[in-house]
This record gives sequence, C-alpha cells and structure tokens, in this order.
Amino acid sequence: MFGGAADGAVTGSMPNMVPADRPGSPPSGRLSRPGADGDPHRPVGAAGDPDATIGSTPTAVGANTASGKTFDELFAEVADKWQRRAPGSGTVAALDKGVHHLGKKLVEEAAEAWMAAEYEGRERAAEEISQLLYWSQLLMISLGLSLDDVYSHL
Ligand SMILES: N=c1c2ncn([C@@H]3O[C@H](COP(=O)(O)OP(=O)(O)OP(=O)(O)O)[C@@H](O)[C@H]3O)c2ncn1[C@@H]1O[C@H](COP(=O)(O)O)[C@@H](O)[C@H]1O
Repeated sequence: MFGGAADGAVTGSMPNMVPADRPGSPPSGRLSRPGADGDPHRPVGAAGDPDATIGSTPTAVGANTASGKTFDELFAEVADKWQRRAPGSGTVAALDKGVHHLGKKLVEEAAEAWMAAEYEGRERAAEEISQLLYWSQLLMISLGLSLDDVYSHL
C-alpha cells in the first residue's frame, strides 16, 4: 500500500485531512491545541481534547519521562547497535533491508500517526509519533547522516 506511487497520493491528500496543522493558526508559546474549538464530532481523547492528559500535563506531550530516552539518546543507541551489529537487534535487521524498506516503514508510521491523531487520541498519537521518530533515525543512519546534518536544517 505504501510502495511506489502511494507516496504522492498520501502527501497530496493530507492538507485537507489533517486539521491539526491549520495554516495561519496564531503563534503562541504553547503547543498548538488542534480541535480546541469545541468540535462536537471530535472523539473523546482525540488530539486537542482539552481533557486528554498524558503524563503530568494536559496541554503538552513532554519528554518521555517514563524511559528518560531523548531523541539524541535513541539515535546514539541505534547508531551504536548498527555499528557493532548487535546480535538480535531489530534495528540491525531493519537497516540490513535497506532504504526502500525503511522508507516504507517511515510512510507507514506517518500514516498511523495521522490516523491516531484524528481518531485514536493523544496517547496513541504519541506512541505512533515515537515510532515515526525511530524510523526517521534509521533512515538517517542508512544514509550516513548525523544529527547535526539534520539539525542544521531546523
Ligand atoms: N523505539 C523503537 C521503535 N519504534 C518502533 N520500532 C519498530 O517499529 C515497529 C512498529 O510497530 P508497528 O506496530 O507499527 O508494526 P508492526 O506491524 O506491529 O510490526 P512490523 O511487522 O511492521 O515490524 C515495531 O514493531 C518495532 O519493530 C522500534 N524498534 C526499536 N525501538 C528502540 O530502538 C532501540 C534499539 O532496539 P533494537 O534494535 O530492537 O534492540 C531500543 O531502545 C528500542 O526501544
């Protein structure tokens, strides 16, 4: 489903399907609150539900305090596992499959993050987004990109 021409189809339809990223939303110091406009059709616990809570704050998904792992720490871990070809590592197995496999996983997780954000609530969205970050890192590693190579574009 996500191979070949699916890429264009997915990206082409996303602007109309994802209300979370409304262009023109006023900037603020907080994370945006998609759906905080009282949309009666939004499921309870969906992104933007003011009553939805993850961790200790209802308005922001903070660092993963459950594991204490940051983006940089995960990158260092998976890069190390790849470098020494850690036995039994799913990361090594995935990287061995190459860029095409990694790209498909990235798109798959992006779609799952999108669906979770629209229909499954903030916690499920956070879970899927974490997987999206993981697969992004694997794609970086497969291309020999460092964190700085990417951060320089932020
Ligand atoms: N953060 C992740 C992580 N996120 C996602 N994934 C992989 O991505 C898959 C996504 O799950 P899905 O439910 O979407 O996929 P699925 O269809 O059930 O599974 P697949 O058949 O597609 O693999 C998971 O099954 C994992 O294989 C991850 N695999 C590993 N990590 C971390 O990476 C580090 C190294 O892991 P290993 O290389 O496995 O030791 C550890 O800290 C792990 O916690």
